[in-house]
Amino acid sequence: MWAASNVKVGDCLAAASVTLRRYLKLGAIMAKSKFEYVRDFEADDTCLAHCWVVVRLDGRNFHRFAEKHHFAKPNDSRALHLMTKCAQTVMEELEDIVIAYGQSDEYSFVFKRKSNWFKRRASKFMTHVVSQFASSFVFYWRSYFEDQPLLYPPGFDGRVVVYPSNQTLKDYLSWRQADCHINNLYNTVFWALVQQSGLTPVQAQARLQGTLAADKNEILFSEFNINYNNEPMMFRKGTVLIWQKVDEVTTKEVKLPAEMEGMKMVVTRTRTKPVPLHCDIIGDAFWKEHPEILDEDS
Ligand SMILES: Nc1nc2c(ncn2[C@@H]2O[C@H](COP(=O)(O)OP(=O)(O)OP(=O)(O)O)[C@@H](O)[C@H]2O)c(=O)[nH]1
Ligand SMILES: [Mg+2]
Ligand SMILES: [Mg+2]
Repeated sequence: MWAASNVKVGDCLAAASVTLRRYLKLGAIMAKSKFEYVRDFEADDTCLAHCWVVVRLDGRNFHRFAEKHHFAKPNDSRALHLMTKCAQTVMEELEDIVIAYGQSDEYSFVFKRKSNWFKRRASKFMTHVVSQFASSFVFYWRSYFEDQPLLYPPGFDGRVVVYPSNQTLKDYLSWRQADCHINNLYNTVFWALVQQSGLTPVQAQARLQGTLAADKNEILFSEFNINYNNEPMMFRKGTVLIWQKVDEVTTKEVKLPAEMEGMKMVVTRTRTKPVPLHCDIIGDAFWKEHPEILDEDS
């Protein structure tokens, strides 16, 4: 009697263990198919630890895009404000961006040194920034170009560069702002010569060949009565976006005692938002005024 029931228990245990093994094997197959090895072909694009990660995007063939959409020359405020709106959206939607800088058809976004967003994968940083920016450009187009329909879908390229120190990051941003200054000074004189003096683009180009910054300033001043230093800061310096506390004032209907029913109250909320500045970032003053940007723990 005892022997018989022992056999039965033993049989049951053996059967259960076979079933369990079968399930485990099936689970393993489901989790790891024979095709799984193709993952090994994916390149590791982790950005080096503790470095600043910069994503720069740039409009594709915007020379043509600006012509087709009748951008003002040399600077179109609508286009520059739209670019900044898109960059603010990128900063608000994505994580860990501490500062952004934009000019012309480009914007650079700097991720925190210690960001671990998507395990620091360069492709994730770049594709999220560029796709969010491009969809925002189309989404907000009409708010900035009321009378100018968007004629075709614009595109943007992107690249990722890592900078190992605060100095190299500051030099990177200085390089982009110096580029803004050089191009804007050239374009301001070039278009004054074409639009106001009636030179052809080829003649204007020949006139400016070999001129230094001082010569260009002199042409602007003596021939067009333009003091370059009085040109709008947004054109000369580009746009810096940093996080700042902003008071948002809204009127709200709030629940009040019966005798005050229906009254509205002004509510002030403090929010941290990406705020545009048009200032020099090459000198030390900006960095001394905003030490939190380069803060080790940022
Ligand atoms: N009129 C006008 N044109 C602008 C403005 N901002 C950008 N652009 C145009 O956009 C161009 C941007 O230069 P690039 O990015 O070097 O050149 P691109 O034509 O976009 O070509 P790729 O970037 O190489 O695809 C400028 O050369 C201008 O032709 C603007 O405010 N007004
Ligand atoms: Mg471009
Ligand atoms: Mg460009």
